[in-house]
This record gives sequence, structure tokens and C-alpha cells, in this order.
Amino acid sequence: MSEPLPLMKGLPRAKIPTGEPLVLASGSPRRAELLRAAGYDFEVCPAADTAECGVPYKETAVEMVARLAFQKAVDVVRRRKRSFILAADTLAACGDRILGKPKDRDDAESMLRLLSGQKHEVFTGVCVWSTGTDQCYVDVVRSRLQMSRLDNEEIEEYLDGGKWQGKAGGFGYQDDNDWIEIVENDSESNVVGLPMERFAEILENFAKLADKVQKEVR
Ligand SMILES: Cc1cn([C@H]2C[C@H](O)[C@@H](COP(=O)(O)OP(=O)(O)OP(=O)(O)O)O2)c(=O)[nH]c1=O
Repeated sequence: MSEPLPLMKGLPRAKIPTGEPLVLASGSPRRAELLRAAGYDFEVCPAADTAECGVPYKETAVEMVARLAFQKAVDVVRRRKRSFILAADTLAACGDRILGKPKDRDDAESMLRLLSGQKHEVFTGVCVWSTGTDQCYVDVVRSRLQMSRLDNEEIEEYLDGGKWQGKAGGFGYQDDNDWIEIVENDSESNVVGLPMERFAEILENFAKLADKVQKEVR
């Protein structure tokens, strides 16, 4: 088995406040790996792709990740009894462009060319929901990053390797090259899909933070 990445070490863990089983409402291998590395027991129950629908007019990246994390949680809440559900959504943003997962290699290439040499941001929206107490909380964590200037050869080689697939912005911070530096909010786990430090804080303060959800929302 390969060594865990340095960013998977020393991650915080907190107790699930309601005692319900933790359910990860995401098919992201990174999120599962982060939770596992921190020592959480959990089950994976990904939200349906249709939970990521809707293109509201002039939505900001913060609004979008919050909405998508909430929609993914709702989708799984409808199917689960007595669970503590965790959903998330990650997007990159550069200038006024919001970058999701690339549709194909060409899309990934245009994202990489846009990010090359640029400061940019990664936002992760997190939604936690107790089905027992019907309480829910949504939060967004932002990290600022700097991408090195990439030459054509580096871009082609990265694209050929296929690691861009399934990653917002077409690039993985965890992929072993040193192209990206975090310049603000040093949460590596946030950048790769789940802000573990914030998640632990939310669990510790859930009773104070969470709002009661109207039953009709389900
Ligand atoms: C910016 C960045 C994102 N990512 C990943 C995290 C997420 O898995 C993915 C963004 O896509 P998401 O839509 O947030 O998540 P997902 O499709 O993988 O899973 P699900 O919808 O079931 O929750 O990009 C990295 O792995 N490394 C990075 O550096």
C-alpha cells in the first residue's frame, strides 16, 4: 500500500454530536480518504447527479457551493433514516470564471491555461444534517492559491496523465507536482474537497450553529 499523502496526516476529528451514524453524501474518493485518514467511521451514500442541477442567474461561487452542498444533502436525507449526513461541493474560481469539473480533456486544458501563473480561489461548501433532530448547517470555506506559470509541455504531460478528471479547475492540488501554493487559508483538505478543520468545529458547535429544517424542505 502506498504512503498516505502528507496532507492526510494529523487531521482533526470530533464526535458526531447526535450519536447518529455518519453518512458521506458524496462519491468523491478524496472526501472519503480524508474522513478515513482522520479516523471517522462512516458510510458512503452519494447524491444523485441530478442533485447538482440548477443554474441560477448571476450566482457567486460562494452561493453556488453552498447551494450544491445543500442540494446534495437533501437528496440523501430523503433516502436515509437516523443519519448524520455530510455533503460538500468544491469549485475553483479565477477572476469572474467559476470552474467546475472539466467535461473533457479540452475543457481541462482551457482551465489549466486560464489558471497558469494566476492567483485563484477554491471554495468548498459543506452541509451537515441530522435526520433525527432535523437540524442543518451550511458553511463555505475559501482558500486562495497561486498557480505557477505552466509551459506547453507541462500542460500536455499533465493532461495525458488523466489526473484532471473529476477535479474542479482541472487540477489536483494533491497531484505530486509543486505547481500550486496556498497563499491564504492554509487548509489543504479544503482545497482537495473537504475542510476537515471546519468540519470538526461544526461538529463541536452543532447545537449552537444548526437551524431547524422545515419538514417540507425534505
Ligand atoms: C481543487 C481540487 C478539487 N478536487 C476535487 C474534490 C472534488 O471531488 C471535486 C469537485 O467535484 P464535486 O462536485 O465537489 O464532488 P464530486 O463530483 O467529486 O463528488 P460528489 O458530487 O458526489 O460530492 O474536485 C481535488 O481532488 N483536488 C483539487 O485540488
